[in-house]
Amino acid sequence: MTTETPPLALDIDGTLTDGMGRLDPRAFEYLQAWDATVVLATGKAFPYPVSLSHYLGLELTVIAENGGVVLADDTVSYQGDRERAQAAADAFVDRGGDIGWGSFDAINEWRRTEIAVNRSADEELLRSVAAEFDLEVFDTGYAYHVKTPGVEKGTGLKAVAETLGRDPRDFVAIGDSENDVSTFDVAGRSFAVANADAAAKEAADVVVEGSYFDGTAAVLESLAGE
Ligand SMILES: O=C(O)COP(=O)(O)O
Ligand SMILES: [Mg+2]
Repeated sequence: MTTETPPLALDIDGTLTDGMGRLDPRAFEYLQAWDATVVLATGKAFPYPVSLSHYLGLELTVIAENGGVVLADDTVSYQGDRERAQAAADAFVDRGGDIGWGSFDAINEWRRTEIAVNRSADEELLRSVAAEFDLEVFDTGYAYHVKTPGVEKGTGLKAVAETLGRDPRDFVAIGDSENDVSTFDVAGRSFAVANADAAAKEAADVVVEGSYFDGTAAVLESLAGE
């Protein structure tokens, strides 16, 4: 039986990349050929998934900043309190913490709804300062994200699905870390790659054997063959 190709909600870091954090070039082949919506759902600031979608030749359907920014059908929305996250980051620095991205901070330069901190930072101090500001910290394996509770990739996926007139359960989600748990909860089917953290593995319907894009490619092949 041939079923309709499902729409995808794909994490970027750890899922479309290799173990060195580089985009796996096979992502171009697989995603350019995908015959349904591809949503890039990432913790990265908005310009990263927008430019990746652009160069993949995809419609711009993007969830950035862990759900803080959602773009679908030419409509963009923002949720999350960047000013509060900035105040927490400033307090963290005042108490001796280091954001850790160097003098030009490309990670936060275009970030509108949260702040990301290098994982070399003092995690305990960061978590305690964030809690004082009623913010939470996500550890994606690539950065600590100081963010507004309740703003998540999963809420972003619900918003995207609504804009596109689809059921969020139509989507297949693939990811690797705690910031993908909410996507896994909202999507109809969810896959964690083998390099995923414990939270993502626990939340996923299936943990695949392959790591990084090897795992993602195996899922995409199995979906295409349904
Ligand atoms: O920006 C990060 O920390 C991780 O990004 P990701 O959600 O695409 O894995
Ligand atoms: Mg990831």
